[in-house]
Amino acid sequence: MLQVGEARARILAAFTALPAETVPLPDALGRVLAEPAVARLTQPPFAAAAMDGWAVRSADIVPASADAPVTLRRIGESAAGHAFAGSVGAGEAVRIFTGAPLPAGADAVVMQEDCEDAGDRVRVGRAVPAGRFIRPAGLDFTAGEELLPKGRLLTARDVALAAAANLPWLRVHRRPRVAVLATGDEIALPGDPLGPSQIVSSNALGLCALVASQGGLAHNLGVAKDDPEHLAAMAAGAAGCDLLVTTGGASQGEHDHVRDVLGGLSLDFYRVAMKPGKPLIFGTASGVPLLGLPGNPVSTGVAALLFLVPVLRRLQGLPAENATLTARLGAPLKANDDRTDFLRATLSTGADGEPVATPFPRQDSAMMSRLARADALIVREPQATAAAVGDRVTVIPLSGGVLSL
Ligand SMILES: Nc1nc2c(c(=O)[nH]1)N[C@H]1C(S)=C(S)[C@@H](COP(=O)(O)OP(=O)(O)OC[C@H]3O[C@@H](n4cnc5c(N)ncnc54)[C@H](O)[C@@H]3O)O[C@H]1N2
Ligand code: MOO
Repeated sequence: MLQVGEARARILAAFTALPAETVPLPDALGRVLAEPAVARLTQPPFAAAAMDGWAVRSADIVPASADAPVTLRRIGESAAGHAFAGSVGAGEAVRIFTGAPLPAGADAVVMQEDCEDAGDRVRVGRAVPAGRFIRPAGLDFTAGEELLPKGRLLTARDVALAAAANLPWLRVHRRPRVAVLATGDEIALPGDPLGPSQIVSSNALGLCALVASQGGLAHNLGVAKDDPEHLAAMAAGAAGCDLLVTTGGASQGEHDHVRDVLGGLSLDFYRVAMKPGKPLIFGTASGVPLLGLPGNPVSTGVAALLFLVPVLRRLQGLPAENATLTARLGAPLKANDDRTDFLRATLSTGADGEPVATPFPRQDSAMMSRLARADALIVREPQATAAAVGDRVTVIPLSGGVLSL
């Protein structure tokens, strides 16, 4: 059986980042830059006031204080969007508002709280150095500057920055298209009238949600019967997708057909030394990479987190690795067997401030309620010896609702 790391390496080797496409800025949230975002203007484009007040020549007001204000002559006004066209000479001041261009000749702004407006004069009650309350041109960025690097997962702040840089569109990696196919005679769609031995296909909807949460586009192909021809016909719906993910039918039973039937399947492997999730298929079916996940709901969820999420990340030009952290054990664990174990656990904060991971006492791979309640997976290496409360363990956090199976 393949070890988890080897399986992941073999899967990831089959994928590279998808080509770039151009998207309008409002659609760029959550997408990954395929090319750096380069400013198309300088920001601020001109020296601008950072306060409402008076634009002055700092040399004119050196002796100014609250008790002995210096009087200057008002020669005009500069408001945001309405610059003052003239120049400030000795003994002159211009009324100015936040964001407005600093008039020529002025080198500082005095806050209006320190000044007294006297009609065509202003009494300045504070001395300020040159540059006070002025944002110089290009303080934020300059035209041609790289603002966001290739590979950046775009946040709302990034969208705002790109807009400020006058970039109405961005070049991002195309979203991965993932076909999801459930299998099994017992599987019905949510909302279907259920027969006596039927199960609702929770896995497929969870996988579609997971794909969406990771920036992909999911195509739910429905449910294939435990019949090779039917399965192959349904799987043909994955043509043109970047990946076909199946759930169920991955094991050794007489009704488990995913491995045998997908037309032109080239099989890379079908078992991985992990629990849950041992029956795991990877190969190519009719030219489309196929990831065959086990049917047990927790197994499908855990395997999706470990193998599908990294693929989706790589296809979008992101680092593929799952994030991990170290926590202290909140309950003892027995020695592990020869498969890597991924135990569903809650996370809390210990008295010393360190995270504490407490595994659920029962770890059945059909218990979706525990997976939904879990905050993390504790990773136990093959042959790990028994562990006591307080021992340090590696965990994969399930943050951000990433795994909502
Ligand atoms: N003799 C062996 N038996 C099994 C082995 C093995 O190595 N030797 N592996 C076990 C393990 S581990 C797992 S996990 C399961 C997975 O098997 P399959 O991938 O073939 O899954 P199915 O048999 O089709 O279904 C298992 C279980 O999951 C339910 N299921 C299936 N699809 C869905 C769905 N879309 N939504 C919700 N639930 C689903 C299904 O009803 C079954 O209860 O095999 C063990 N057996
Ligand atoms: O993936 Mo199977 O449960 O290891 O339960």
